[in-house]
Amino acid sequence: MTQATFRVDVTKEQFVFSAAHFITFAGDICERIHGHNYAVRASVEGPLDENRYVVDFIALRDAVLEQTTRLDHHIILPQDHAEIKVTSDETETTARFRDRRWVFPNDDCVILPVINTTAEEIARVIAERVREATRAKFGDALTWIEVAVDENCGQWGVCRLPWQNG
Ligand SMILES: Nc1nc2c(c(=O)[nH]1)N=C([C@H](O)[C@H](O)COP(=O)(O)OP(=O)(O)OP(=O)(O)O)CN2
Repeated sequence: MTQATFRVDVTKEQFVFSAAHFITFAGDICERIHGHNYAVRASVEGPLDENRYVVDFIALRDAVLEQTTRLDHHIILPQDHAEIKVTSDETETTARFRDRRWVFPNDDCVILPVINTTAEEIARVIAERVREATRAKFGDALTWIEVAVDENCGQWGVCRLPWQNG
């Protein structure tokens, strides 16, 4: 007999966040700063509970929304890039790449623990944070969480994490 599997997906218009970023690629090419209206989908898989839910849509939705709201209307900067160096003083955050420099008010910045602010890396951070925020509520029976981040109308970076061992 085939074993059924169950998954919950949430993707809401409210998850769209507008943020600026720049990445490096091909070794030493550093993009100009630019923005995206990022879209987000979050999924979790696991057995059905007593409600016949994998998890409550609403709880997952609210946990994702908390993360996307933090990113909305900010510049997203990488904490761990080898060449984009990000430093902050009391008021301003400076990003440097070779002979280029960008200076922002601290409140305008979100510095993420990523090497490059790609859709894949942003998806990973959201997935880790949603997993952490919901673990007590959702329990240990889930198998994985997946977050997908769309940079530009159909260009998705996707990260799937095991629910356990996170
Ligand atoms: N796998 C990935 N590939 C690319 C990523 C990424 O995060 N993951 N990111 C980029 C750049 O950020 C690039 O700026 C993508 O933006 P986009 O607006 O789609 O780039 P275009 O040059 O196509 O812009 P148009 O406005 O559509 O002309 C690249 N790859």
